[in-house]
Amino acid sequence: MTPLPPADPRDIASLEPVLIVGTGLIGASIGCALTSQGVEVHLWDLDPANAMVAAGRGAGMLSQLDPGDYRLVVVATPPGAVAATVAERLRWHPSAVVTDTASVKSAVLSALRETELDLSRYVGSHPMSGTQYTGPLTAVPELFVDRTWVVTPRHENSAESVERVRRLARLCGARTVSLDTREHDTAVAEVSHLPQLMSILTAANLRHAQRSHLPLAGGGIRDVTRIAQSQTGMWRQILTANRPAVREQLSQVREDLDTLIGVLDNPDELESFLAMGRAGARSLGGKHGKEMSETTTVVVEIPDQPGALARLFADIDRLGVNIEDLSVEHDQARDAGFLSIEVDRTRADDLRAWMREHHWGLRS
Ligand SMILES: NC(=O)C1=CN([C@@H]2O[C@H](COP(=O)(O)OP(=O)(O)OC[C@H]3O[C@@H](n4cnc5c(N)ncnc54)[C@H](O)[C@@H]3O)[C@@H](O)[C@H]2O)C=CC1
Ligand SMILES: O=C(O)C(=O)Cc1ccc(O)cc1
Repeated sequence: MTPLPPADPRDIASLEPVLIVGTGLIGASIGCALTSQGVEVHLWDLDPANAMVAAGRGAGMLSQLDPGDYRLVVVATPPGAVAATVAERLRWHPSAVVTDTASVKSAVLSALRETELDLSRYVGSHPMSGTQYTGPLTAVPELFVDRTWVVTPRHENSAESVERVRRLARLCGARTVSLDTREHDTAVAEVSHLPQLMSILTAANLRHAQRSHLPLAGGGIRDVTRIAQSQTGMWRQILTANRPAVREQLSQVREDLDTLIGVLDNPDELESFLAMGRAGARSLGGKHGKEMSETTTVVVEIPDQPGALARLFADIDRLGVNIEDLSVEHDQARDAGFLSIEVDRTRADDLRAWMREHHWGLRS
């Protein structure tokens, strides 16, 4: 993972001490990122064992300050508990800006509006990074580096409150994007909730497969089904909170599925459909926000021999080409693997020539 970038001392001074409420994967990862930047962090969790594990992983201290001392409270509880926890913390910590990390923002805001609390110190946010795991043992300080962190400011927030949350994201290495609450929920239905369900659909469909067919599974299905392993309880809450937007996405996919089934007998139309998939994947861009069109993939065959990968990396290193991303795929039938290396488009031909010169087999 990319290391955390150096912190701006002004960012630290303006938001500490920080209190993190809910020290699971996200809360503890934020805590670890902040403490590694030198920020004073305190931790609280409904389950004291989780707070203890998070503290043990370096996410912050278990001791609690006077409630009025905190300048930033980060609520990272499961989505269903977020609104009540934010409300409670707004009441308890009069000097703090309170933010949350919930994956759906409108439901939290509607519930908070029902409390009739002054919400000027509440600024919603959502780090667009996670894993299929849960709990503080799986926390990673670099989880948010180079990822997008959405902030959902409202007109009643002061510029300083919003900036405090942006500084939090920056200290965790993320880049911030400001979105209206409703637009955020539509966006995450498109880029997070539907993909989660497509992963689950693919994985669930394996129940129809014969057990003896499963060992044929290669890198593709493993990539597609990784997030299907996520906690069902958390996703039940996320999808329920965002059901109008998710329903719309699913209906669109239902139409596409019907079209796809219909064009299977027409190779030209089928290819046009497949091209929409390529275009969609490319529209996401590459690592560090680099447009994918700026990079290209070189696929190198790696013999299944000890040290082959190390030799390959050493050869690439000698050429001085930066690896933007990579993935390995195994060819079960041939005791070989394929390393897909994403490199700057302008260096791809040099790399291909260099690889051939050093007797590596290329697939593309
Ligand atoms: N898991 C992911 O990939 C991502 C999750 N999120 C959001 O971040 C939040 C946290 O998610 P995770 O860290 O994955 O969950 P998690 O299950 O790993 O951690 C949640 C923690 O909150 C604690 N908790 C539960 N109720 C509480 C309460 N009332 N008060 C204080 N602590 C309480 C639990 O004991 C647990 O330690 C969720 O709202 C989720 O929507 C955001 C981005 C990514
Ligand atoms: O594991 C991944 O790749 C994810 O993208 C996880 C994720 C889950 C929920 C969110 O609200 C945001 C990100």
